[in-house]
Amino acid sequence: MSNFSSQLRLSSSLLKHLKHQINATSSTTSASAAAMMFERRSFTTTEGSRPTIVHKRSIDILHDPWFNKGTAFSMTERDRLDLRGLLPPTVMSSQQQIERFMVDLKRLEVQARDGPSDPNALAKWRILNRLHDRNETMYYKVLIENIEEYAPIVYTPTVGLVCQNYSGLFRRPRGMYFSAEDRGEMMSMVYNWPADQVDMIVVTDGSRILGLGDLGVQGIGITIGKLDLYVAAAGINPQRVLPVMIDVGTNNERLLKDPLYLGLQEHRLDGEEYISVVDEFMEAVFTRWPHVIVQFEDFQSKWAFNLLQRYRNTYRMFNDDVQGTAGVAIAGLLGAVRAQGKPMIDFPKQKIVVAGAGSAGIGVVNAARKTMARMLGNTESAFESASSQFWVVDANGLITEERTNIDPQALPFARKAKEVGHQGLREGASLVEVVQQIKPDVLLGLSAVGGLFSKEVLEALKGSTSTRPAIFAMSNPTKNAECTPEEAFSVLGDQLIFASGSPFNDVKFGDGVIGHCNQGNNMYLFPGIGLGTLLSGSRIISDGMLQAAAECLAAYMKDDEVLKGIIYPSISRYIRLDLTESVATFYLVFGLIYY
Ligand SMILES: NC(=O)c1ccc[n+]([C@@H]2O[C@H](COP(=O)([O-])OP(=O)(O)OC[C@H]3O[C@@H](n4cnc5c(N)ncnc54)[C@H](O)[C@@H]3O)[C@@H](O)[C@H]2O)c1
Ligand SMILES: O=C(O)C[C@H](O)C(=O)O
Ligand SMILES: [Mg+2]
Repeated sequence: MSNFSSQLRLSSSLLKHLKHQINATSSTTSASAAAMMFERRSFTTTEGSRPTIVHKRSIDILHDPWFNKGTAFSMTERDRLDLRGLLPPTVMSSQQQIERFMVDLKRLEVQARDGPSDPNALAKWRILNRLHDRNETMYYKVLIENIEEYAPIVYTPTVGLVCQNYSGLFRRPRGMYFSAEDRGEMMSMVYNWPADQVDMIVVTDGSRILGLGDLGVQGIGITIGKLDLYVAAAGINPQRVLPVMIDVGTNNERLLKDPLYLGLQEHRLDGEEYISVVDEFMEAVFTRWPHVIVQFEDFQSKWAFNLLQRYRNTYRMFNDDVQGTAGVAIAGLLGAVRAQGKPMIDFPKQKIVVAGAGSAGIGVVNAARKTMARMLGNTESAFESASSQFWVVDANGLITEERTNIDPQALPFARKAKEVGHQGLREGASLVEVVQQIKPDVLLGLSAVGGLFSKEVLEALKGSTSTRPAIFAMSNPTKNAECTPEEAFSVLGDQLIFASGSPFNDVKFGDGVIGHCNQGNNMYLFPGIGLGTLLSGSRIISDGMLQAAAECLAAYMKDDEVLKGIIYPSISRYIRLDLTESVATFYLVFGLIYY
């Protein structure tokens, strides 16, 4: 009977079938309970309703152009055909699908102009994506062999543009979607994924994609891009990775009104309701794959910290924006100390101004303070003294204890009012004022505000007491960088140490002198953290392990490179696996000791 139930009987010739597919007003009629997978589609009224019996299940249907209806599968069809969770939650009519396709087709040129400096970036992404759909082995070979050219396409910055346009670009689904509508169903839905083993999940709720804000369900693009790097850099089996989108709505007013949007068109769930959805997702995936590692990606700050605290001692999980970014920043900060010709142990003397007090900024300050305190002996006074090396500036200026309604995450870094008074500063002082008064060694941006390090700020940094001041303009994608390397080097000269979150070209000064633009991106750590966790079998991911990974990345750079201002490896070294392997090994050996 079950064989019978999964048989496909074409209603008429293939030609007719395709013709009807186009005109179809799809309706579903449930068949008998025994033949529960029996699917009926009514075609034209003249032909009446004819049954279509599907041989296939689940993802195989979506990959079969004869039967795939994509987002037009109704909820009952999704349930009967094991498709639930394999498509974005909104059910579209075939007419809406065509409209979506046509809008996308017509706006290709406009979209490409919106984005990064490469006008063909989006077209390249489409070609690579089609290859990914057709032949995964070939896709990863092409990516690995040309990583320098295509990492910026499948990952930052182009992936940001892809997410912004995802509803139009959507062709074949990739990964799983769990929505607020799926409450109570996730434990069974998770079995719709075809792989029996999953090693790595990257999950987002789309609430803060790069520096582009709330992109709702379209944020799935970033999880796919991160997992591409897991495969390329850490050699994770592509059949064992799973990108996931948790769709709890969006607060993006444009998407709420966009008829082509693929996600839930309602405001985001909040509070306990939100947490219960994420709890259910975690329980479901860890029930089916108890050894999976879950990387949380691009959750807005309040949930990034909250969920990390909630799950970190129970599940194998980490937050890339909070913890991965912190590790990469620490490695870069230690590199900047060495570039001054000083030993790393001098790090606790660095004065660091951080613009941005979100998940990334606070993650960095937290970890950098711990690193300094450890270098100073890990006592309470070491911790106190480390705290005094940071000045944190957010959208409302310098954060001091006088701030009303201070974010609890930022509270430990609020400066004492009296102390900043002595430094010529006050609550809410502007970034320029802070840089002028403090004369920092390092100016680090995780604000998502493009151009924040204006000419005035850069001029102020000329007063730095360091022989080689450092700028980390870490916000993504390209247009959100706090400044470009050209802007920075033209004001501060060739002794500046510079890193940006998205890739930029080096700056040439003439006479062979180069201002190096390092890419300070968490991509240098997350694949190693995932691989190290997988190989070690560690039950959780501890601070000590992450610290070990950061130290490994810092030590990876040789003295002669660092003195030239090269503080991170090039992307081509990244892919040769030696970096990720050493991060993973170091993490494994020393991480377990710290742990
Ligand atoms: N390079 C990397 O590896 C990396 C990693 C993680 C995040 N990021 C980038 O960091 C940025 C921030 O991410 P997040 O999760 O912390 O975001 P977030 O929205 O949680 O935080 C942004 C912070 O910037 C502050 N801010 C806004 N305007 C400001 C201004 N004019 N001056 C100073 N501060 C200002 C906000 O008050 C907030 O504290 C994003 O662009 C993201 O792409 C980069
Ligand atoms: O995705 C990136 O390029 C880095 C980081 O995770 C970010 O959110 O910007
Ligand atoms: Mg991120």
